[in-house]
Amino acid sequence: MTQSDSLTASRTGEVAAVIVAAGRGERAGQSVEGPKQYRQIGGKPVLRHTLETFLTDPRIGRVVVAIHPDDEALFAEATAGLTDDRVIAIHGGHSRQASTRLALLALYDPSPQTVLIHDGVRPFIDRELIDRIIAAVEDGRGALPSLPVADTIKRAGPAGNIAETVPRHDLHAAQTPQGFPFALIAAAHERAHKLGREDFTDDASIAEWAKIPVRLVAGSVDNIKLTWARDIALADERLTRPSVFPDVRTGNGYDVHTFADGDAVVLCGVAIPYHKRLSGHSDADVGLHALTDALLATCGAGDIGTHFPPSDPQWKGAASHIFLEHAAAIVREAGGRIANVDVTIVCEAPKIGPHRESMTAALASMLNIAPHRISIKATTNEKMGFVGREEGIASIATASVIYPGEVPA
Ligand SMILES: Nc1ccn([C@@H]2O[C@H](COP(=O)(O)OP(=O)(O)OP(=O)(O)O)[C@@H](O)[C@H]2O)c(=O)n1
Ligand SMILES: C[C@](O)(CO)[C@H](O)COP(=O)(O)O
Repeated sequence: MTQSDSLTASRTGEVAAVIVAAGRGERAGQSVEGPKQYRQIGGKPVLRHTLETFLTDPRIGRVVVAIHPDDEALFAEATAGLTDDRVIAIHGGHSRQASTRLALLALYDPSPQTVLIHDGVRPFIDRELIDRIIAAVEDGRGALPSLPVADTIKRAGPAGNIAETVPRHDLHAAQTPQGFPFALIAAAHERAHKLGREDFTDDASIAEWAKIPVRLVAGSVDNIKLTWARDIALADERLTRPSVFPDVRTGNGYDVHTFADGDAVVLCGVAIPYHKRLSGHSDADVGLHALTDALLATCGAGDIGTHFPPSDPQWKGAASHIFLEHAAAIVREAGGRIANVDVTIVCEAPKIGPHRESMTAALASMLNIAPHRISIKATTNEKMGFVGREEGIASIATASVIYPGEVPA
């Protein structure tokens, strides 16, 4: 199949993304961490931040990342643990334009309907901007995120003097992701390449040259391109300093297990002597199960069954601290710090009060947080319902987690 044939064989409706990350970052200068797209900001490589935001969008079917051939190890390290088969890495070229063209070629056969082309070094891209661009791309028209120029603009003249002041009322600073009907921008890139035009600094310029109309869409002030060393230092500071508006998220969880014959119930990691046990696939610790769900909910990471399916024999009889510690690791991986957790046990018996302290200590150790951030409460169900009839124990839990660097709009 030729390229032009394959352009017609499109995956209707599919949105794909190209992330260009094959540059050398000369202006930002050298670092032991590698070129700027691999520098750590907020504890993660710049490119990982960028990639993760695109991968949160389920409409995006493929993400082609153009990397430099020398950066394979850096890319593997930056994407370690990111098991998303939508990501395709290819080798970029000697310019941004060349890297973009090579990435577009990787999207042929079948080609997507829409493509978003983004700089790997714009890590503060957000889902709202991606939404605006996807919504603005039409059959025959591209979309460019931009901001009106705020400074007065001067053109430099001879001898270091100003030649003139440029009217700024219709000037806009271009950002990425720039969105296009795939077939149009891919063909324009190919034509520019064949004609030896390698001087375009963004894809909207190629579109203009190819007479593809491009609509201006509101960009985002946060969506800066990390160009200079100072930009990287500021980006890191922005992600690591405590936010004036912390992104505090709350999750809740609920669980219930029935009684069976036994000699102890395990609640919040503590075995409480009793003439029954709780029955379940694992050790049936309702307190830890509810809290696991609450923590996972703070970062949209599914629920306990997503990570530990009851159908999986390896979790039979498992100690539930494994589940809670796994959820806490997911929260930490997402940059979260647990502010507090609150677990309520609903049962007629056994008495929880005498064990509250050891339960608190157990949770503090599993979550690696101070005991004063943990609350464990108990209530009866006033003899009503299944709990009142002493058929089992229920638990509800709430968790609050502070995530950095993201303030809800
Ligand atoms: N041959 C190139 C050059 C640039 N880019 C990418 O294009 C984006 C924007 O380019 P820029 O900020 O200019 O990056 P660099 O070219 O790396 O920077 P410099 O010009 O300072 O060397 C970056 O994500 C960069 O990795 C690319 O994929 N391939
Ligand atoms: C594409 C771009 O980010 C739009 O602002 C920009 O042109 C790329 O930066 P470069 O330094 O010109 O490569």
